[in-house]
Amino acid sequence: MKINGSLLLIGCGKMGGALLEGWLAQGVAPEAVTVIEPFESPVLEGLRARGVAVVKAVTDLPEACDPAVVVIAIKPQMMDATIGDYRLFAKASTVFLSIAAGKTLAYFQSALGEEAPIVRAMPNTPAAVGRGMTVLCANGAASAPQREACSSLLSAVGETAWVEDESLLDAVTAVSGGGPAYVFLLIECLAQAGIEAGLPSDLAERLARVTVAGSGELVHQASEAPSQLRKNVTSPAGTTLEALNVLMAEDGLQPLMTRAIAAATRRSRELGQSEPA
Ligand SMILES: NC(=O)C1=CN([C@@H]2O[C@H](COP(=O)(O)OP(=O)(O)OC[C@H]3O[C@@H](n4cnc5c(N)ncnc54)[C@H](O)[C@@H]3O)[C@@H](O)[C@H]2O)C=CC1
Ligand SMILES: O=C(O)[C@@H]1CCC=N1
Repeated sequence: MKINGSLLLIGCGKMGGALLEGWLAQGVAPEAVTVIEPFESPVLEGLRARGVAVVKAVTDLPEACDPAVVVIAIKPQMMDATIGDYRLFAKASTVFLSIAAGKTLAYFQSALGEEAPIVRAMPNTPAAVGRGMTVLCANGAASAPQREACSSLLSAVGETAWVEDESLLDAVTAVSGGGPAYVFLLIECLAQAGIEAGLPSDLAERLARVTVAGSGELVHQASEAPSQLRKNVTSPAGTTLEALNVLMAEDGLQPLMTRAIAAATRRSRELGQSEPA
């Protein structure tokens, strides 16, 4: 993919790095990307070797730096102290694309100015392999081409959806933003349960990993609903039914997941509460 103009990525950690990997894999020119990341790492070395410009701080940027898209990928807890540094890019021709949990469009407008074009997005780490899910919403200052530019960036690394109602992003953050972590925990729990059922640990871990990856691919490719795919595994009076009777009991997985998602949604709202310095 091509981007019109250049891209500045602020924060090249797990999520910013995953997006950048995805973009480079999709053909974004490394020369079009500048990264601000204070902490040195082999990942940054690799990026430099591929032609990406990497600096430690906003003050190290060349004066000519005039990005079309500024991707904000630092922790929400760092935002208050840092976001004001980027006011220098606030103008109609530059869109800010924030992936920070909880931080609202109004928050960025108060830090960057009412006229700053801002898109708030919630991606997830499978973007690194082109299988992400991102939900986006924009403020009124973001032009149609700027929304389209943000859409293209995130569509290049997975599926996208837009919402008008920004408040939905807290639940989105809980479900798809953090979702990969719950799936990885499922792998860990399945493997541990296998070990407790007598399997050698390396075999149990492989079974759990391949089973979840295969099931993910199946649900991705199949036209049936997940509930039908589940039924396809569940033979009458068979073994799976015994496990599902436990997992689908009144105190089974659903109430647990509902509580987990409610807790994450609440935390996303809390993270939105602070104000820029
Ligand atoms: N990790 C995930 O799965 C997801 C994370 N997010 C959001 O992405 C953002 C980043 O999260 P992670 O990548 O997980 O955190 P991280 O801690 O891995 O990455 C943040 C990066 O920002 C760098 N940084 C700190 N201060 C900086 C500054 N002043 N200027 C530039 N860079 C600075 C840190 O060195 C670090 O590499 C957060 O706002 C989070 O809510 C959103 C969706 C999913
Ligand atoms: O845990 C977090 O706060 C971030 C947002 C979604 C995934 N990781």
